[in-house]
Amino acid sequence: MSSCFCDKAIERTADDVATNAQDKLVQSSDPKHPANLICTLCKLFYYNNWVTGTGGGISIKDSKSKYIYIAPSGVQKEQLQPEDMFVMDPETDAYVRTPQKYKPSACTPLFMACYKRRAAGAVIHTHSQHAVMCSLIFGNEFKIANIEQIKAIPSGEKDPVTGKDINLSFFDTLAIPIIDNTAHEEDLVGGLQMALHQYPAATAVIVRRHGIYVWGPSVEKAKVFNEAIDYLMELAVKMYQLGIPPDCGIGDEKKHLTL
Ligand SMILES: CSC[C@@H](O)[C@@H](O)C(=O)COP(=O)(O)O
Ligand SMILES: [Zn+2]
Repeated sequence: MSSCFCDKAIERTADDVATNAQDKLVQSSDPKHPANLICTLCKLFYYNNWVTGTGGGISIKDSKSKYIYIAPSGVQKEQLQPEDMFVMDPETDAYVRTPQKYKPSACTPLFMACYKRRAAGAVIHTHSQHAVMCSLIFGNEFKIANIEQIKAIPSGEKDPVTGKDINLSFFDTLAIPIIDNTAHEEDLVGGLQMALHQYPAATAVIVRRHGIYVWGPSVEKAKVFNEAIDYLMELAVKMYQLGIPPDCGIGDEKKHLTL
């Protein structure tokens, strides 16, 4: 009898130790810790209409532990708390932290494809209406040229001396693949992987009638790319409404303007 009680106590202690270790992964006073930053960015994105009605989300790879932080599924993203986060070890694809009351985000396989195939440091998924509008207007590719804001987006080239990413120039064209939506988020993986293969320089993929996935080597860069691309998609829709193709040459806009 007493040994049974002891066994249970030992089991409980082991469980408590494991739970405490898991909880430590999401407890930090550092606002830049992935568990805190996901909450902060989701709030910010909510007020941009990018992650409303539980849609969209963010995942961040911790630069020290290399663990991947992912928000749970079907929750109001602007109300997330650090303790709501799933944590995955990308070496084993196993969760090292699983909050009891939630399921992992349906976007997880897409986030993982970006981490594995693009060495991403963070992946942002939004249900931006500008992305949806571009996917309705354009075919399998969104292109925009000669707009100052494209200079925030990497060209895919690296500086041979510093090894740093070279961004697009004002005179370049930004091209982002558009893939078709599927009934279930996880079924998007095939289309996403195809687009990653066909567009080695791309830092985003638009999903028709759904939204956009944007990634970068760090969360700071992914945030900048997402903001710049969203600005460009919004502008492209306005240009299109005026009859101006977003990828038209400098000076050619007057030929197209329908005002
Ligand atoms: C409004 S439901 C949207 C989901 O199906 C999906 O597209 C999405 O972006 C979020 O999935 P989630 O599993 O809540 O992280
Ligand atoms: Zn979505």
